[in-house]
Amino acid sequence: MSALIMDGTSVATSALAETAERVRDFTARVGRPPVLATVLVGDDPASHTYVRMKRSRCARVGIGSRSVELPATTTTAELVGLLAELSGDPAVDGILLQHPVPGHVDERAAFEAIAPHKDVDGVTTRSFAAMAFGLPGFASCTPGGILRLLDAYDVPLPGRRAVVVGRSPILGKPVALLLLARDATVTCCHSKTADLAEVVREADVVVAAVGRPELVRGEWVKPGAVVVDAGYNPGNVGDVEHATARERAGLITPVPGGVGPMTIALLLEQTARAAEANAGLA
Ligand SMILES: Nc1nc(=O)c2c([nH]1)NC[C@@H]1CN(c3ccc(C(=O)N[C@@H](CCC(=O)O)C(=O)O)cc3)C=[N+]21
Repeated sequence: MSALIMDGTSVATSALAETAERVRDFTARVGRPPVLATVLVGDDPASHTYVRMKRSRCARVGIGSRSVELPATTTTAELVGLLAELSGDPAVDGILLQHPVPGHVDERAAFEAIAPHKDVDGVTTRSFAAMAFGLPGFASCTPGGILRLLDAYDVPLPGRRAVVVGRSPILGKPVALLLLARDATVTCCHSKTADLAEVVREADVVVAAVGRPELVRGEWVKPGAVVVDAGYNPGNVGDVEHATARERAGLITPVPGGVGPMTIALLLEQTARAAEANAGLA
């Protein structure tokens, strides 16, 4: 058997078309497009590439973007100051602080400086809490994008065993909570998990979100399981070993062309929603 591929590029393209329409309406009514501010600290080449992709996708749907690039020597106080300024700037609707920031910067403090109504990337404690309680708010983009993709392929979740590998605050932990909210029976694994292979073998749905190339081996995949590879590692290598996983899974996301495009689609949709709310339209 060979898995059906979950085509994130194609699902994201439809989502972007809907966002483009929203953006056209917004621009006609408000007289300016929604604006996303992207903030990048340091000179990690992969982060530059991701931010460039996000900005070019903004341009494609008619969202304006403002790019702020800060040196690797930026202090926590400087970054917090900048984010507070963007939070108070009426010309900015959404703010994305690209993760990771240099090690000496307190990333949590920086995320918390983003005003909740502009947190289109869903990284603040307020957004996390809203997501965890099932209240309206902005989802963390990769987890939200993963759920959209599962829905686009009608993956049943109630009562199914979901195993999330990874527990980061903007990926593993929120995706585990979203799956729980959809009535999956969720196990969240991490570096201290004993017998990871045995846990993954139980999964009807596996979400790999650790950032370790090919950590999840294809032979761990239960035949017919749904495999979501949310890993982003250098060279477009995911967290799943795909050659074998593809032979065993029922559905699998490719890398590239799976979760990545969905992440960006959600970011832009949430930017359009933020702009509508900030302009009093929603
Ligand atoms: N605050 C924050 N929010 C994020 O959402 C965030 C972040 N920080 N830091 C880095 C990761 C990474 N990330 C990706 C988004 C899209 C692709 C994507 O679209 N990739 C293409 C491939 C691109 C290529 O060809 O290189 C694909 O998968 O098809 C990848 C990675 C968002 N991230």
